[in-house]
Amino acid sequence: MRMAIIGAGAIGGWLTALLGQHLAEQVQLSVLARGDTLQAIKQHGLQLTQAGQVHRVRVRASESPAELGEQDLVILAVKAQSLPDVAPAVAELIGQHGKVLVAMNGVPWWFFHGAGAVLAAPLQTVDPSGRISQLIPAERVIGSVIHASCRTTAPAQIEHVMGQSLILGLPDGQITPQLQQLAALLEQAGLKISLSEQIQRDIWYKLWGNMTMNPISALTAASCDQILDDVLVRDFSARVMEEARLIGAAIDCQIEQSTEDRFAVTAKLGAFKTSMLQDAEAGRSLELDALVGSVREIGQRLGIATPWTDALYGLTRLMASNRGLLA
Ligand SMILES: NC(=O)C1=CN([C@@H]2O[C@H](COP(=O)(O)OP(=O)(O)OC[C@H]3O[C@@H](n4cnc5c(N)ncnc54)[C@H](OP(=O)(O)O)[C@@H]3O)[C@@H](O)[C@H]2O)C=CC1
Ligand SMILES: CC(C)(CO)C(=O)C(=O)O
Repeated sequence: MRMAIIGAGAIGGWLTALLGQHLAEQVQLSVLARGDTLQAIKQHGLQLTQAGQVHRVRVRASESPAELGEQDLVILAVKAQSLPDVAPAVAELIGQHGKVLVAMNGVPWWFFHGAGAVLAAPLQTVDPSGRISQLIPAERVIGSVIHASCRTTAPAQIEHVMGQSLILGLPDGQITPQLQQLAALLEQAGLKISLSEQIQRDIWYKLWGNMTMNPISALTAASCDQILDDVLVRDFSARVMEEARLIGAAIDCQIEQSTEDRFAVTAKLGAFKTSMLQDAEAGRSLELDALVGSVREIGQRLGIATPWTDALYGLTRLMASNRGLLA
């Protein structure tokens, strides 16, 4: 099987290292990377530190999709704001038959595939020109939710922080034999895979947590425990989440949990720095539209007011604009 990973950052680098270590017999693995990361992979391979062990994996890498050739599966692990740039490369790599496993946070471009007229048009905050949907049709997508945390300590050097789980699901909810085979293959690489008949609901549930923690941490430089320990900030987060719960109920992504129970899940992360805070500290652009702007936009389409989410979005966007962190 031919597999290419696009984006050898925290999550893409982690997955590349796992697949390279465990599936060398079954998978012909490549990475589409650029700049310092590409040079580092070519010179030294990719380094993963996981559970106190350091693994170095050699993998074919290029910045040219043509050089890598058509793939059976592409794993897409870039930040959402990079998607307009990489979408043509995805299309080239999947050719006529390949699939794309989308290993990203936030509302994806294919989220409302098959939905009624109000929601079917591409979201401005996710796919402004509609080009991503054209280049990567929903029929070619395998959706996912990543329950893991990783970070890059230097180009092509990845540290696994916690979690090994991925939920996989097709946009139309079918559990096909191909999906089951992929799940079995990824389990051989040490991942814990579950399959979902409604991956959109799993995506919305994850978003329910990181649409507050990520921007609030980027605004305040606070870790998750500090956010939850501050009564006023915790209350603000809950109000944003209640708006997302109402929207979720309107799009068949119901959330049954209380905000307090969700906070208890996040509290287990302890003094955790979200990926958005890590990006803000490193001067990289923020994944704000896919995580927060998209929720507001869906609310607007449905006529659901989102004053608390608007405030969070406005404040974070202004901070990001002043610090040069907007894509
Ligand atoms: N980090 C985490 O723990 C978690 C992240 N996620 C989600 O996973 C997704 C990926 O996040 P993460 O791994 O943290 O992101 P990173 O920023 O660490 O990695 C993204 C990678 O994509 C590369 N990239 C961007 N554009 C291109 C391009 N045109 N060509 C080649 N490479 C490109 C970047 O390269 P360059 O450095 O050159 O820009 C970078 O190496 C996000 O949606 C995130 O929210 C989900 C769960 C946890
Ligand atoms: C760990 C978590 C859930 C924090 O919101 C996350 O997904 C991130 O850091 O992007």
